[in-house]
Amino acid sequence: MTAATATAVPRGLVAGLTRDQRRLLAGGVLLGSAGVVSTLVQPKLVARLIEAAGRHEPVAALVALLAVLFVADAVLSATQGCLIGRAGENIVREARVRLSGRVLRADLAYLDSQRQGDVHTRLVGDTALMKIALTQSLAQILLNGLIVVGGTVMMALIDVWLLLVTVGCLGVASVASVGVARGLRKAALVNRADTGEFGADLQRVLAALPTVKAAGAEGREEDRLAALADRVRRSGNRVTVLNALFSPVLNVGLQVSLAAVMGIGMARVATGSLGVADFTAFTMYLFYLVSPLVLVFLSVGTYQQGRAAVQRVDELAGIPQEDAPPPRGAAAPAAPKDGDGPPAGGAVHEGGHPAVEFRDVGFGYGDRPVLEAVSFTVPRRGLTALVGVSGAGKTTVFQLIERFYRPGRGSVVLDGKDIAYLSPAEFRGRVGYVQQDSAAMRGTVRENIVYAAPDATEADIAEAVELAGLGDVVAALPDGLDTRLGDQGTGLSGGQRQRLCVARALLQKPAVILLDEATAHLDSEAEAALRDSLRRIARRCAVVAIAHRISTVAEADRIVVLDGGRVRAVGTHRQLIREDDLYRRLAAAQFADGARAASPGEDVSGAPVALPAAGVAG
Ligand SMILES: Nc1ncnc2c1ncn2[C@@H]1O[C@H](COP(=O)(O)OP(=O)(O)OP(=O)(O)O)[C@@H](O)[C@H]1O
Repeated sequence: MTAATATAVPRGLVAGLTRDQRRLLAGGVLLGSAGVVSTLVQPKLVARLIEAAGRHEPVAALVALLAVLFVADAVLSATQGCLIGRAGENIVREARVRLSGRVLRADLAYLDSQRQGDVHTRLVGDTALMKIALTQSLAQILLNGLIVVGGTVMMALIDVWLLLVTVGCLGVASVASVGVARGLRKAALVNRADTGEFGADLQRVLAALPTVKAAGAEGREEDRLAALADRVRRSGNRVTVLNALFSPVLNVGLQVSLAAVMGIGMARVATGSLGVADFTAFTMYLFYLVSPLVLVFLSVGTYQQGRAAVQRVDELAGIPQEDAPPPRGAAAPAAPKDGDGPPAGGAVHEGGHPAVEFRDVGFGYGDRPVLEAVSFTVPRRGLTALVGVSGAGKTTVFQLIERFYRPGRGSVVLDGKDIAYLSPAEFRGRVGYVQQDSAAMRGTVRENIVYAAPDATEADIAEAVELAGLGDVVAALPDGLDTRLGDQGTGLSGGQRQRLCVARALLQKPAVILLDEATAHLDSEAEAALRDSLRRIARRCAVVAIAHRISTVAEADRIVVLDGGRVRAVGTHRQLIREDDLYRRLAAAQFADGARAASPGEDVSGAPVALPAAGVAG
C-alpha cells in the first residue's frame, strides 16, 4: 500500500478514535498523576519518620500516613492501568470494526494489487501494536517521566552535589541505554517484517494445500518456510540480545551511582554536612527513579514502533471504496436509448429497457486492454450466452456487470440505468452471480444458500434447491440443509457446490442471473437437468451464461461471440453456425471433444436437426 494512494483519501482514523476515548484517557492520566504525587511524597515522609524517631517523638501517625500512601499508590496505579487499558481496547475494537468494513467495501481493482497477508497483518497485528503505543506507552512515558522529573527536583532540593554525581553516573548509562533502545527498535521492526513474511507465505501455502500435495511440493515449501523461519529467528535473536542488554546497562549505571552516592553521602553524613534522614530520602528517590527511567526509555521504543503501526493502520483506513462517486470529468448518466432497434436474436425488452446493456465498453486490467468497444444487450427474459476462446474476456464482462471493476470507456447499463451512478446496494441485489470457481463457504448448506437472502422462507429455499437441481443431493446429506461444510464448501463435489451457488443466486430473486461455467463440473444428466431449470428460470428473468458446452449454448435465445475482447457476432446457434467461422470452429471442437453423443441434435455443418425449442418467450 503506497503512501501516495493513502493521501488521496481521508486520513487520521487513529487520531479520531483516540479523541473519542479522551475521557477514559484523561481519567487514567489524572489518577496516574495523583499516584505519582503519592510516590514522590513517600521518601520525604520516611525522612520525617527518621527524624521524629531520632527525636523520640511519636511516629504512629506518620507510619499510618505512609501505609495509606502505599495503598493509595497501588490503588491509583491499578485504576489508571484499567482506565487506560479499557481506552486501548475500545480504540482497537473500533479500528478493527471500521477497517473490516472498509476492506469489505474496498474497490476490488485496488485490493487486487495488495497482498492479502499484508492487509491481514495491518488489521490484526498493527492494530494491537497501535493500541499499546497510543495508550500504555504514552501513559508510561507521561507518568514515569513525571516521576523522573519530580524525583530529580526532590533530590536537588535535598542535595545538589549528590544529584550531580547521580546524574553523571546514570547519564552515561542512560546514553548507552538510548543507543541500545534505538537498536532494539530497529531490530524489532525487522523482526516484525520477517514474521509478516513468514505469515504471508504460510497463508499462501495453506490456501493452495491440495495443489502443493498434488505437485509433491511439500518438501520445497517446507524448505522455503524453514528459510523464512530462520530469518525470523535471526532477527528475533538480535531483539533478544538487545533486550537482554538494556536493563543491565542501566543497572550498571544504578550500581555505580549507588556506590558513589553511598561513598560520598556517608562521608558527608560523617562530617555532619548531610543528615541521615535526608541521605535516606535521597537514596530512596534514587531507587524510585531507576525503574521509571527504564520504563520511559522502553516506552519510547514501543511508542516509535507503534507510530509505524498507526501509519499502516491509517493507510489501510484510506483504502479506496467502491461506492466512491464517479471520477471527475466522467460522463453524465446516459439516457437509455429508446430508439435502439430490436436486439439481435429477436428478443423483446418488456418495460422498454434491456436487463443489461453494454455501450461501447472498453476495459483493461492496469494498462493491458481486455475489452474494446463492446456493445450488446441482454433482454429482460430469456437465456443469453457468452462464448469465446479462453481469455476472450467473458468473465471480465460479468465482473463489469457486478461493477467489481469500472470500465475505462463506455457504460454498463442495468435496467436503463448506468451502474456507475448507482450504489452497490442498488444494483447488486438485482444481479445473482454464480462464479466460475464456485464460491461455497464454511458453514451449513442452508447458511450457504441463504447467504444473499438471509430472510428467505423455507418454501423459497425449497424452491431454489429444486430449481438448482440440488433436491436429491440435499436429501442424501446426513443432516439435510443443516449439514456442515468445510472451507470452500468441502463436503460437496465440485458440481454440487456449483448447484449450491446457483440456488443461492436464485434465492436472491434477481432480475439478472450471471452463470460463469455453471455446468462445467456437471455430468451430461445433471447438465440436462440444470438446462431444464435454466429454461424455467429464464421465463422469469434474464439469464446470462458463459458456457463452453455447445449443448448449453445451443438453446440460448441469443449468443454473443467474444473474440480478443471484441464482440465478433451475435445471433442464435443456427445463425452463428451458418455465418460465423469462429463459432463454427468452437462448436466443432466441442463435438470433437466427444460431446457429439450428448449434443442436442445439431449438425455442426450448420443444418439444424430438430433443435429443441428455446425455453423462453424472448
Ligand atoms: N484480475 C486480473 N488481473 C489482470 N488480468 C486479468 C485479471 N483477470 C483476467 N485477466 C486477463 O484478462 C483476460 C480476460 O480474462 P477473462 O477471465 O475475462 O477471460 P475468459 O474469456 O472468461 O476466459 P476463460 O474462458 O478461460 O474463463 C485474460 O487475458 C486474463 O489473463
